[in-house]
Amino acid sequence: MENPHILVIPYPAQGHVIPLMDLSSCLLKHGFKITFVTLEFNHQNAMDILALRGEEMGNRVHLVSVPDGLGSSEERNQPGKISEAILQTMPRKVEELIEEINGSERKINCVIADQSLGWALEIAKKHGIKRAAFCPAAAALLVLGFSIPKLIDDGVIDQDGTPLKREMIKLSPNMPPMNTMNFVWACIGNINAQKNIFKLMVRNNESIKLTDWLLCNSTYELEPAAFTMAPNIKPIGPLLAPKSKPTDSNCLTWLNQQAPQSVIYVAFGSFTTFNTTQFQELALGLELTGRPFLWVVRSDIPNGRNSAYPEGFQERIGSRGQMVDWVHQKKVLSHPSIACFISHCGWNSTMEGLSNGVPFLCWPYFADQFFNQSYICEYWGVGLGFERDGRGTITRNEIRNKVEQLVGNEKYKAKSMALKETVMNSIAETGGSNNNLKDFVKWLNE
Ligand SMILES: O=c1ccn([C@@H]2O[C@H](COP(=O)(O)OP(=O)(O)O[C@H]3O[C@H](CO)[C@@H](O)[C@H](O)[C@H]3O)[C@@H](O)[C@H]2O)c(=O)[nH]1
Repeated sequence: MENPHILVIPYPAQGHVIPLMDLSSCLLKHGFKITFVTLEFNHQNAMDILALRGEEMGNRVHLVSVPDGLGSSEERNQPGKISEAILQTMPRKVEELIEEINGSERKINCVIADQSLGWALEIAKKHGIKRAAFCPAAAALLVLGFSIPKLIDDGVIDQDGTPLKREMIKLSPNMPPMNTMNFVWACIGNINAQKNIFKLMVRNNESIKLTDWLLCNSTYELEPAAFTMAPNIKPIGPLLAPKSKPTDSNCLTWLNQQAPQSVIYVAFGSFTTFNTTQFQELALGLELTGRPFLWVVRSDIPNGRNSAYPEGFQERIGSRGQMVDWVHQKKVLSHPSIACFISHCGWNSTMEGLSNGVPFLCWPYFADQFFNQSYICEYWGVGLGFERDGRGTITRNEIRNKVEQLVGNEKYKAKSMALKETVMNSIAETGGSNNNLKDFVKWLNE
């Protein structure tokens, strides 16, 4: 029998594409054929991510893009348009793709879809294809979604997900508390967006029931309470990038020149934007630390790069600080010169920091990032959070002080290294995540 053909459907955003690309890489090793779906607007981005994972993988993953139905890039840039396309155009196009592939010789044996794309699981079921869902966030986030009916019954939220009061609640006695105002759907700052996300989460709770597997890029030991509450979630993380040929880049050359555990790495994932005051305070805070730093300043998202660096900043820091558009983050975090990670606490960044034993300084913005901060600071004890001043700004002094507190206290590094050992053991031959992956592969081959 030919090796099974798997159709992988990520939510079209970097923090979702990357971990599914890394799962695809694991599956390639078992001989599966992979077709990986993107939306036209992020096809190039997916190609770049694939290229970073080395030639061998690049040649073996078949990337296909489906049209998003939007006329121009202007239309694409209007807020909410892409989300609309994901719900309105993508399902039809993906179904056509499945029909087209299934009309050929290499029929699809399994669909692996991002768990937020419940419709993809519904289409797979309709076509009699077996299916698995993948969650690129913490298991606790799924558990929060599963708890929605109870939260409504208990009067914590209303039917639209709006918290009825600001309070700290625990989904289970052994999980860190969650602030109701920071529920993933409730901290978007826009009531319509909140209602839509909430509705989608309720719908996805139903579509998840159509899957045989609900995989999560996490590790049992990181979230025992969440996995105990929902034993159907199977951790297979941390998903690592495949080993590719060492690439030389200016930033790696620069890192090689820095002392061990000296560099502050600063990155805020895909969506974070800054106002001018905050951007400048961050720059001045990094300057004040007196330490080398590598700062990812995105130029491709609105306000990601604010050209207004403080006056004379670049001249004063010289080569001590590197501002770059993009780095291969997994590689950077594994570099021995890294001392700590100033992060927005996206789940991928969290898993990548943990699997490299790097302590965190947490700067969450929205969605699950506040809860991930609670895991990092209160539950695992591998980081510190920043306090905001009366105007909501994280000041340069706060940045300098927290860097010193974190880097100056060996406890954080020691805990990070211990946790690294735990998570890496879970993907070793007899580890829990590896066992789940082996069972999953067996099921794919059935
Ligand atoms: O210069 C960079 C910056 C980022 N990355 C990678 O990009 C990914 C970023 O993922 P993540 O840290 O999860 O951030 P977002 O892309 O912002 O993630 C979105 O999706 C995550 C998973 O659902 C959520 O946890 C976040 O809150 C949400 O913002 C990681 O793999 C990084 O390694 C790079 O490779 N180079």
